[in-house]
Parts: sequence; structure tokens; C-alpha cells
Amino acid sequence: MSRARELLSDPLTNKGTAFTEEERDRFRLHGLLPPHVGTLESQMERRWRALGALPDNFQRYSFLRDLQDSNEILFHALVANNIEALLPIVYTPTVGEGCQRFSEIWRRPRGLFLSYPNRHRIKEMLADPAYDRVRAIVVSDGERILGLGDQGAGGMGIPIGKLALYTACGGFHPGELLPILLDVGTDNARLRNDPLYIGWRHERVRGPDYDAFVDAFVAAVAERWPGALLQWEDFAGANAARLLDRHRDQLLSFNDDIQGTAAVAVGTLLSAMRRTGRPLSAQRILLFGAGAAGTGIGSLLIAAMRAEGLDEAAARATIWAIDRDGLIREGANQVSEAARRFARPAGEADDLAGADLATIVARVAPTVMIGVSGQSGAFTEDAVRAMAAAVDRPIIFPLSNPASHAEARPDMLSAWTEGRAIIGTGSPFPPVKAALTPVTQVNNVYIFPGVALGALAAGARGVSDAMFMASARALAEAADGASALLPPVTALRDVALTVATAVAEQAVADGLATVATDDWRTRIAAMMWTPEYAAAE
Ligand SMILES: O=C([O-])CC(=O)C(=O)O
Ligand SMILES: [Mg+2]
Repeated sequence: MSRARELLSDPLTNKGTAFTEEERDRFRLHGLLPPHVGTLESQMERRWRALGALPDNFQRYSFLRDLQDSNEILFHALVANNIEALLPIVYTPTVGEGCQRFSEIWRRPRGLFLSYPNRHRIKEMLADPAYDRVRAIVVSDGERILGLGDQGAGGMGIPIGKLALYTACGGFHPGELLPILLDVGTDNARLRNDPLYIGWRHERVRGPDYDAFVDAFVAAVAERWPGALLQWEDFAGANAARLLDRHRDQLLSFNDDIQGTAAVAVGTLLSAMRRTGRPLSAQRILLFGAGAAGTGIGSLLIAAMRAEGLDEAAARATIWAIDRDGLIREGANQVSEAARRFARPAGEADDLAGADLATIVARVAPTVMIGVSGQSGAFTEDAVRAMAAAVDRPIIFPLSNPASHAEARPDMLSAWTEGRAIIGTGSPFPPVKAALTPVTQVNNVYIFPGVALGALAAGARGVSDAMFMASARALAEAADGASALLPPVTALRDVALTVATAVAEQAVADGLATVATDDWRTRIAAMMWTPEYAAAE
């Protein structure tokens, strides 16, 4: 291929009409481009208008994915300059539909699809020199995409969306980032029967074969990119915690749904505590959902309360967890190892066996209720009214994504509590006028770009729980002065820098850093890339 065609077809080098006259001379681009010489600004204006003319957010998502695959710098400049409008499109909630309809809008490959039938070729598939610069990977197996369940290979939309935010918020150059989808089949029969489905048409591989596949993948990543960071994303319940435990000492890695969600939830609660002047340990916390996210939040809450001086038992006593078959009680429920930690002592709540949420709320009188169940509408009017009858400013976080799976809608929560509720949601919702405190978007986007940036800047050998605790505290501090409990999404880049600084400092304190400096903030700020065209070479 001629250099001209290479420049135009690689999304990392293509500038479209913004190639200068000199570049057009030098690389023989004349004729392949119209005579007009544009700028990044004029290109953004053109794309912005085109986006505005589209009928809905899914069409905008599809348009932006095409742009990303043809001119990545322009894509990132557009996102960075319009983060408030475009975050809900390239990311939650529209990215959910992007995954469900991934095969329908498939155009060009992005990232790596490692499919089970190709398991003997993993090393070969990672070897492409285009990936030499990779520093961070987001990987999913597509089994638990947001609250939308098994999306098979379509789950690739999530690693792509998360990594777009590594650039928008964390200042990573897109050439350093690699989305990966482990295609081990899908148990979603609708996909397997769809003639357009782009994934491997097979039921999910499970058990030892699955583990061997993931083991081979992790080993290959550790060998190909020593020191790189791997973010586990949207694995189903049991695998999420298991894979993290199994591999977290083998490579720099964290699970965003467990640890990122926990850190943003705890950070937002700490922000609420800073305002009310009451400690976490004075709360009664109801966790609705005891899967990966719920147990992650519970564990970080206990760590935060222990830092406030409580012992383990006293910290646990502030938490009530509800799973599929009700309030988790010692010896009473079939729950995971991680969830058992939150069981209420035997005999304490026998009368709540089989009780619905409203009954449990009336009895426990929680001050905080957090939903991570994926069950839309689970926070019923009765339950919310019971909560509001017992506490002045109930803190209610329906965190499940996308918006269609949230445990309650903020406008309803506000109505049922006469505007007194302090509300946080996982997905963005329209503002609620009657709410005394503006609704906060409590999404792990406030955490993961900064954690990745800080861990890599410090050359960390691992991501410790203390580093996540540090990220939560830094986030709470960054929220001082904001009207909602967290800074606005327009401040996400600054938030990532603040979080990264705290994470790197904690890596040093934990003895995990291999890099030293006395000014992490300056050092990290200097690493952050802004989308701009570079001279063609
Ligand atoms: O992607 C998001 O918006 C948050 C998240 O990790 C999830 O819901 O799985
Ligand atoms: Mg996720």
C-alpha cells in the first residue's frame, strides 16, 4: 500500500482534510483529499452538526464508533470538548444498546477478539507490532454486560467504551490502549440464532476449560506487555471475584465492577459524610444486591470504618445485605463466600426470613440504601416511604446500569421523600427539580481512569485495596464545593489527575511503586495527552 493510503486508512494517523499542504506534497495525498485544508476545530464543528441531525442516541453512538475507526484524534477531540453531551453516548447508558446491537452495526475491527477455537494462537494474536506501545487493556468475556446480561462478542462495546474514557479522562494516548474480548461462546440463544451475529456460535465454555483459556491469556499478556495494566470488566458474578483473586499477583490488574464501583460508592458516601459531619460508622447501610459489586462495596465500607476506628465486628454490624432470597442471615441463605461476610447473626432477624424490602426497611431503618442488583423498580414506593419516615435525609443510590435497570428513577425517589432524599444513580438521568441536593451520577468513571493512570505512573507491582481506598478518599475531597455529591462530569479529567496522584502516593506507601518522585501531581499531569494532530511521518 502507498504511504498515502496507509496514512488515510490508519485511524491513528488519518487527519482527513486536516493534512497540511506540505504533508499532501510529501506523502502524495493530493487528489485523495479534496482541496480544502481543514483544522481540528472545523472538523469538530462539521461532526457536531452531523450528530445533531441524527434521530437518536443509538444512531449517534454508531456514528461516533465509525468516526473512532476512521479518525481517532478527531473522535477524542470531539468527546473531550463535549464530554457532558457525549459521555452518555460513547458510554453508559447508550453503550449498552451498542453491545446488544453490536453485530448489526459492525463495520471495522477494533481491538482483539480472542475466541476459544483460536486458543492455541493467543501469543500469535498478541504479537502484532501495532500493539508494541500498549500499556493498558480492558478485557471482558461479555457475560454480564451492565445489567443486560450475556451479550457474547457484542460485549466488546464495553472495553471500547471504557478505554475511550481512559483517553478522555485519564489522558492516555489511544495507541497505548487495547480492548480485548474473550469469546468463549454465549448462552444468549437469540444471539446464537442471529445470522448476523459476529461471535462464536457456541454455548459458553465453562469450568476447567474456561479457566485454562483465561490462564493462557493472562500468561500471554504478562509476557507480551510486562508492567501493563489489565482491567477486568463485566464478567459474571462468580468469575469476577475468582479471576481477580487468581490473577492479581500475576499482573497489574483490578476489577472495575468490584473495586471501581466500590470506590465510587464509598467515595460518594464519604462526600455525603463530609457534608453532614457524621461518620460512616454512624450509618445503617442496606446493600440491595450481594454480587460482585455489592460485596465489593461492603468490603470497602468495612475498610473505611476500620480506618475510623471501628473493629471488624462493629463495622459489619452497620451493614445489612439482601440477595436473591432475601436478607442474608447466618446459616439461612445459599450465598457466595464473599457475601457470607455480611450475614446477620443467627437469631437476630429470623422474623425477616422471606420478608420483602419494605418490611426489612421498616425494621432496620437504614440511613443509606444502595442498589446493585440489576433489578429495575426494586426500590418500591413502600420501601422508600418507610425509609423516609425514619430518617431525615435518606441516602439512596440505585446504581444498576443502564438506566432501564436502575432500582428506581430519581424523580420517583424524590417524590416519595418530599425532595429530602440524597440520590445517586449509576447512569445519568435528567435533573430532578424538587430534590434538595442535586442527583449525583455515581459511576465508576470517577475512579477507573485515575486508578489506571496512578498505578502505571508509579510503575506499581500491584493494585492494593489501600490504593482503592485512597482513590475513594481523594474523590470525596475533590467533591468539596460541588453542588452534587461528586464533581460534574466536565471535571472528570481533573478528577482523574487527583485520583491518580492519591493512588500513586498510596502505591509508594504500600511499597508497590518502582518509580519515585516528590511531586506526583506534576509528574502525572505531564504524562496526560490531549487530542491534537501530530505531524505525519
Ligand atoms: O459501565 C458502567 O457504567 C458501570 C459499570 O462498570 C457497570 O455497570 O458494569
Ligand atoms: Mg462494568
